Amino acid sequence: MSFEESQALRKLQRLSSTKGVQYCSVRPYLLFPTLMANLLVLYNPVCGAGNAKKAFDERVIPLLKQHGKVPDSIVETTHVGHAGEVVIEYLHTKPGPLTIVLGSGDGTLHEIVVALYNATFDVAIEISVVLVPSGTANALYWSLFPPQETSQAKSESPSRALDAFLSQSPVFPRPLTFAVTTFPSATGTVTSVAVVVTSAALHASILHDSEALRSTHPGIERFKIAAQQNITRWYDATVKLHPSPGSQSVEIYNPKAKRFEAWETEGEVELVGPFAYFLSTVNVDRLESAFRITPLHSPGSSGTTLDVVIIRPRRDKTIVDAEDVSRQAFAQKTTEVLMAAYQDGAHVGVTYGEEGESVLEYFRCGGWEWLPTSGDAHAHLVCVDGEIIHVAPNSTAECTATRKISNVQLSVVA
Ligand SMILES: Nc1ncnc2c1ncn2[C@@H]1O[C@H](COP(=O)(O)OP(=O)(O)OP(=O)(O)O)[C@@H](O)[C@H]1O
Repeated sequence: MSFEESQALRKLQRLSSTKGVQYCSVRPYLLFPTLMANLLVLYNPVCGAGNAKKAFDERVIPLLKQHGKVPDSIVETTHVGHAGEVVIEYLHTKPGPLTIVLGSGDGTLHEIVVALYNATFDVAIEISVVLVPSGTANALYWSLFPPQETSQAKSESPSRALDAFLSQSPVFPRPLTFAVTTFPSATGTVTSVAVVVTSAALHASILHDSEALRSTHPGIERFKIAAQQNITRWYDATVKLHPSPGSQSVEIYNPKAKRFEAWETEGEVELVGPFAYFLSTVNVDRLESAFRITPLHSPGSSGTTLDVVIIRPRRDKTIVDAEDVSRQAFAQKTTEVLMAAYQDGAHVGVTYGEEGESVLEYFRCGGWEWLPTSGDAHAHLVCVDGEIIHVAPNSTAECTATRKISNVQLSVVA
């Protein structure tokens, strides 16, 4: 154990005697995985506005060195999928706890997660990620470190996760929940894994269309342009929600009582379409720094649950048919709800009329199935952390929350 590690261990022992903090002296790497682990620095030079290389060369790597953290390896990704390849190769060459200082957006982390899912490890793997937000949306980073109110509070540092990692205090990485989605088809089953968002309907269409706008609109405005292109669309599908493990019922949020309540019947809940919006998250309450789409998620929660938000136009009593005029009219409602998500998650309280029902249906569950109606091509798009996957004809997408994949526990420094 290095001097720095033994100092930190002594500090925790002092804490445990004065404040009742639990610690275990047998496997100190569980307490200090980020101190004692191998260190890999990995960044994507093309994500976001393309600034990661400069930030890493000029700030992140010098800061690590100043704090005595010498990376075993520094890798700049050179192609799609490279980040996952690097991490798997690294783990096979150097088994043991690993800390990754990752300069990217959510998409590069997603590639690492999918690579871990597809890998085989004989021993348990523990990985801690120090996020340096460099992408367009950085949903996971902003959920862990919400924007600070005052300009004084804003740090000069490239990452508050990096600050925590470099500080002298013990670091307690937060384990991530995985949303594993399977796509069965006649030719085999495709599986993908999210640590942020899995969606269909409007959000999947936005992600699908916004990719074509990346070169002309590198910032988040490309999502708004793609939203305008799809806002009047309805998606024909049926959804089944499943309770989380150990729970009898799916839960739905009651905005008047301000609490989640058990659905009226136990077991599976079936919801008929059409849908304007269908989106589920794990680990996050927002998809951009200010877009708090699942604001009831609490970052420290330890359950294996998904927060699912849904908008169904036919719940609006003023919508009597599916004609263009009705779709245009309902698009205003969808826009109102989504814009309210930028007001600190105020969309949860938007109702049909003053005393009407909530426009948003906000569920908490262990998993869901999305069954698109054949003939509706757009309803067959599913987004898994930005990756777009097509549901096969007459098939489904089935998503389940879980804490472990392939013998891997993945945590983020927060
Ligand atoms: N050298 C490279 N050249 C081209 N593409 C790359 C390279 N390295 C990584 N990529 C790809 O860049 C894509 C975008 O990265 P990422 O999703 O992390 O950033 P983003 O889309 O800007 O941010 P966010 O996901 O937070 O919106 C990834 O899907 C990854 O496959």
